[in-house]
Amino acid sequence: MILSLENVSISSREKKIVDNVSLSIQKGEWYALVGQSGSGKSLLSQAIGQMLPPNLQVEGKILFKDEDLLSLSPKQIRTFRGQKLSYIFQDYQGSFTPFRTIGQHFEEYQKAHGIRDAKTRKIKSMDALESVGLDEALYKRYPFQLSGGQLQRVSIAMALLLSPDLLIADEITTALDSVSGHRILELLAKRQKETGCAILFITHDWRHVRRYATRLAVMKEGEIVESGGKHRILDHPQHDYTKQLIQAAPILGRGLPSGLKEVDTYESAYC
Ligand SMILES: Nc1ncnc2c1ncn2[C@@H]1O[C@H](COP(=O)(O)OP(=O)(O)OP(=O)(O)O)[C@@H](O)[C@H]1O
Repeated sequence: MILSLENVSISSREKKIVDNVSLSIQKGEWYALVGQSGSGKSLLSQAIGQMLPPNLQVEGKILFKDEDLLSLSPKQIRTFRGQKLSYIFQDYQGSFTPFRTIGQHFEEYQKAHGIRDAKTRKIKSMDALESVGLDEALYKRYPFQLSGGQLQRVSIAMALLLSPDLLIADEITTALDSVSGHRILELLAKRQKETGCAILFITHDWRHVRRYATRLAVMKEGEIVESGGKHRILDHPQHDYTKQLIQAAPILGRGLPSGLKEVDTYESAYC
């Protein structure tokens, strides 16, 4: 087990937003979190890395292997993020500082994680760019000189740079056109195969669940209403809300409309 959430609740002063959520993610699996807008998916994922907005409180246990992440100091969790768990967000523009080159982003990220040798940092950066199919010429470019798809590739490269065990991907294709989005997910699946990291994948898109996920949880109004293996849930949903969501996904069917087949990431993650 990589990550285990036990009775996690998130509250503002006014109300409970996430209510008593428990789930666990195994080594190397692709775990999808789906549910309507505002159901608490992003906040739950932010709570894992202590990234919640300051007006929100979290209760419960978030165990990474045996370590309770909620008990780590701000310094400890900063080290943890990047090395053991990392994030990729929908808003790739906001993940980059506009006046710093891609290379400077790689440099700072590695310096912040204690990689002192400049030559090592440069080699790691170049390898990382190559691993996501980007030319090393991009190292000297500024974020605005890259397309959205290229920036998300850089985000993936950076997120996997220090070989984390868990990657949290929060609607990472939402801001991309469908072709770029598809390429990004194929790349992520390939990198997952190569690195063996687990992925917590937040999405609205059931096609992506069918193609990539091994297991999933369905959230509604801050609670998990159903969770389990992908095939069980897609083919035999138990909860009315899950049934509604699946029925509302117009082109889900039993396969992908484009003829794409699902990817067995769970098995491949152990290769
Ligand atoms: N800082 C905050 N203070 C109070 N409420 C908040 C705060 N941030 C988010 N919320 C509320 O918490 C609820 C859950 O938000 P969250 O972003 O986790 O939903 P989500 O399921 O990820 O939605 P989406 O799919 O649209 O991204 C929403 O009603 C949101 O308005």
